[in-house]
Amino acid sequence: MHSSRPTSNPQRILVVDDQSDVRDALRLLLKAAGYIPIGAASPQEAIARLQTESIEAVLADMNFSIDTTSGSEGLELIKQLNEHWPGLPVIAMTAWASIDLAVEAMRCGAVDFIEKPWQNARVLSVLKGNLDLTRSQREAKKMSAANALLLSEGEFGFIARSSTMQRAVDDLRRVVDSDAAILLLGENGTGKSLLAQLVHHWSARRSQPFVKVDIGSLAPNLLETELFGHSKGAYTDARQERVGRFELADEGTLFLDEIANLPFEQQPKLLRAIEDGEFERVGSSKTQKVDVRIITATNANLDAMVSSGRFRQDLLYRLNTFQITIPPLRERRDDILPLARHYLAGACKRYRRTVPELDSDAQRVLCNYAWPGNVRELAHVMERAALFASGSTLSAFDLRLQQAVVPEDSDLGEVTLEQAEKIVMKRSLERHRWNLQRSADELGITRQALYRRLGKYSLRKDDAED
Ligand SMILES: Nc1ncnc2c1ncn2[C@@H]1O[C@H](COP(=O)(O)OP(=O)(O)OP(=O)(O)O)[C@@H](O)[C@H]1O
Repeated sequence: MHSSRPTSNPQRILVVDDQSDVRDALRLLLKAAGYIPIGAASPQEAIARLQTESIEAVLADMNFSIDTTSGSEGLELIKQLNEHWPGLPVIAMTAWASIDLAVEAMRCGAVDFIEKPWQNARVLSVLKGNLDLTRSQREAKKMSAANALLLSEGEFGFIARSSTMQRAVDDLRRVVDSDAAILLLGENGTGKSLLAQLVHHWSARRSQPFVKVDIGSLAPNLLETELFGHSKGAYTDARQERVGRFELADEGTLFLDEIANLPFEQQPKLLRAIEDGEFERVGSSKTQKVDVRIITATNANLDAMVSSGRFRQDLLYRLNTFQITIPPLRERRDDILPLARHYLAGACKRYRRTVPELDSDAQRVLCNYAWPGNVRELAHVMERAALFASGSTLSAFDLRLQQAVVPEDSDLGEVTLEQAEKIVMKRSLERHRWNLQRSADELGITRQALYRRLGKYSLRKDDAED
């Protein structure tokens, strides 16, 4: 049927709407963005299409008869799609101001909603975000089937080989079903957000929404609206009601990242929302009630912030019912190579390259590096290395790691000046493939001075090819 599909496999998107002008407009938009749009004028036609064709996502209107506005036909369609095609992302299209319907659509299993008239950029970003998520979930599932080594490994591409990380995961698994608030501490890039997602996925709330708010990236004046929503007319430019993240997360999990950035004045409102599940939208006196599980994360020292009066103690007590520190990568070196191979394989797949083996030098460099940016940095390094690598092995040089290697069993803080000099020299020599002149130039010393230090530190090139 689809014999001449291009190799890049454009994704097929079903647009379900009874209005042909809506279908046409979305068809043009999707086509221009590289998708294959497929139209269906009714829920029945949508189902018939799904039974005979492979479809990657659905954009579904909520009303199909001219005289109805309840959205019940759309909700019924979403339920059916969820039941018969689980994992297929369905995005609901609702009229402006029908917030309740949007929330209801998400409860019935829609992954997101788009308000009509829509903004093209939003349609495309919601669609892409959900297609990416579905793909990574599908891949994670495949991986976990292939890798029955560890219970948690593979879900969302999550890797935990080290005993430290295994313990952290075991502890988290023990509290997932308690609904207790969880505070994830740890340096940037250690995997706090990924773990928050996993906790939700492991919990009984998994079929309900997982909603993330990055407190650190929001301007303080937008934060309240983002969390709690606003009523129509709350601000001069608030022409429509807006549902907040708390409401969207109802019955699911709300993940508040970078919680230490929550301004002090806004902390009481969050405290009440967490304690009683109650709040008001900005500009409204009507109290909303929700049931959400709260997970928060930060790399800051909240205890110190409480002591210095920047974070409320009562709020901290509400957030840290269960508190866990995710160790930095340099303290769980057994995770480094499995993670490196995982990210290398992923990048090679994307760039359509065969996955190279890490040679022994590359493995040593990876294991000894301090990883200040943790897993995020490792993922970037492997992505870049996938581009530089040629052939069936990946060398230390291909990694292009700029920072000094930390000697084994040594913290950066314990490195002496002499050790540091040796490390910097070694890195420079590796970077320049033992071209002494280039290294000397980079280090700002003469070639003779470099020679002298090679002797002093017993540095030599393992495999001669000068
Ligand atoms: N154990 C792991 N297995 C696989 N991938 C991981 C693991 N931990 C982290 N990652 C990946 O590393 C990147 C950074 O992780 P994440 O965003 O969860 O860190 P974070 O601690 O929330 O960072 P930040 O504090 O900067 O928000 C993500 O792409 C995530 O998928």
